[in-house]
Amino acid sequence: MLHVSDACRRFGAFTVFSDVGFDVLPGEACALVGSNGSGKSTLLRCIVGADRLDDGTITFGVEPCAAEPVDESAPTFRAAVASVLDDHAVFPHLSVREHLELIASAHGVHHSSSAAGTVLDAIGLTGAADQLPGTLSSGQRRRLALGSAFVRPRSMVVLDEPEQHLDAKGRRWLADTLVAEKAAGVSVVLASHDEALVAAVADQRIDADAWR
Ligand SMILES: Nc1ncnc2c1ncn2[C@@H]1O[C@H](COP(=O)(O)OP(=O)(O)OP(=O)(O)O)[C@@H](O)[C@H]1O
Repeated sequence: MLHVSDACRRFGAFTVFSDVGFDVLPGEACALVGSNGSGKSTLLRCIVGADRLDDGTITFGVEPCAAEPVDESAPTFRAAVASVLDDHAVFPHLSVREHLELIASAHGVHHSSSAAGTVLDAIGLTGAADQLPGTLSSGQRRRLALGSAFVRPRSMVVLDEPEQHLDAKGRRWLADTLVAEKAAGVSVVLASHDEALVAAVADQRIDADAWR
């Protein structure tokens, strides 16, 4: 369960958000919506521990009664939380298939090769499995980034505008996948400008334009 309480983040004199609070239970999805610059990515970065709040708390625990403050370096947190905040984190000399196998293996998936094959198929990159990241289109890079989150065990996925660069079929796949994640008990937190995706997936919608 994710618990955000009285969250506030400032950059100098500029308050990005304050007094933000919400919970996301296992199997639920929370969508952050709002204008460019309203603070969605900043809050997502705080949720995954890549940034810190100035005030307030963010706790996460697979079991609600065992929630702890977010610590991105803690093995339990890294094992439970899969995030895609951009699609830049790639090794330039590993193929698409090798990326997925490496991530699966690093997270203790026993049959990493077959797990990678299944995800390759799901993200529509089987035909590009042996390509290097630098040769992928923007939509293919986004698919690889998303596949990296879905090839490993997870209790929560945190996604920043996951719809970016996806075609219509890719967006339908994304919505179906996130609905399936919820059915499997995964908590989903996303920022999105895609109304159809939010309508299909979100149990809770938070309007970032109301933060200031
Ligand atoms: N490191 C930083 N220093 C100063 N200001 C920052 C910093 N990071 C973000 N901001 C500002 O905080 C505000 C919120 O940015 P953020 O990226 O969280 O918005 P967003 O809601 O995700 O926008 P978008 O929909 O365009 O992705 C913006 O005004 C941005 O310029």
